[in-house]
Amino acid sequence: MRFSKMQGTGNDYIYVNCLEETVNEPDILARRLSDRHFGVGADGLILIRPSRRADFAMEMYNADGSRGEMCGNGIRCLGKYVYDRGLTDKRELDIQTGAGIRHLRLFAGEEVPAGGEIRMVEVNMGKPVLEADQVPAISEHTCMIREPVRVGGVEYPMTAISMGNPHAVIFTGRVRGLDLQRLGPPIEYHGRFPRRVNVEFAQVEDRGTVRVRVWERGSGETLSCGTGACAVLAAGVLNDLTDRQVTVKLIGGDLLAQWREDTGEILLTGPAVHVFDGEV
Ligand SMILES: N[C@@H](CCC[C@H](N)C(=O)O)C(=O)O
Repeated sequence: MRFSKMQGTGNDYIYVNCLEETVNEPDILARRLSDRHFGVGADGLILIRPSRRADFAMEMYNADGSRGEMCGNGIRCLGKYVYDRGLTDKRELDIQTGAGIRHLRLFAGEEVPAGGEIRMVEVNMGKPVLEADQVPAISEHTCMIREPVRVGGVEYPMTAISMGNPHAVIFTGRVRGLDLQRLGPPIEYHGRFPRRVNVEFAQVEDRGTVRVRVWERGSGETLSCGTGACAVLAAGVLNDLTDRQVTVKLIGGDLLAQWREDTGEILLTGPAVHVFDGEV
């Protein structure tokens, strides 16, 4: 089976073109191939499938084999994959995901010459969902905004947001030095989040810049998370800590997130990089 490894700000996935390849047990394959010691090594597996409703469909699996409804970095790299390999000549694409159809715009920094390679991709991530029962998160209020949640004897103020997948954003003084291996699992599996949760620790540098570390549901600490960057922006605005456009500084690089006032949708822009191709 042929595969490609791609990354967006260090959030790396193994891509299989299911227009040509057949994958029967994607959850088992995701676990095997994502393993950084015994496999290829990645944050998860992304299958590119045909779609009747959009240009292509994205099916994404975390490193533990669980399904992610949406993946902001993964979908941006998928856009680069299908364009660079000539599966489409469109620079604006609709992609079907577990969270609905998402629209991509592909750039090369400057105009893409014929045969040129895509370097940056913008994705319209849709509207953030704030209602706690839809995240889902268990709260006495309609929305969970800066609500204290007790984890291991400590109360963390959490803002719960869905970007198609669930996120808990925690604003904190400093993200450097946080022990995510210890802090991440009990929040991911906390009873207040019935479908588990992705966790973002966010340090506001100014109203347009936030430094973030991410513990991803099903993959552990990752160098970046696109849906997480959007959840941080929405939480920053709701808590009046940021403006509606922020540079999200992650370990693996910077993402630009903008929350449009007119449509209520969030646009996410960042690099998309091909790492290597392989056969397994
Ligand atoms: N890294 C992704 C999110 C991947 C899915 C997530 N771990 C989940 O289970 O919801 C991104 O860039 O958004």
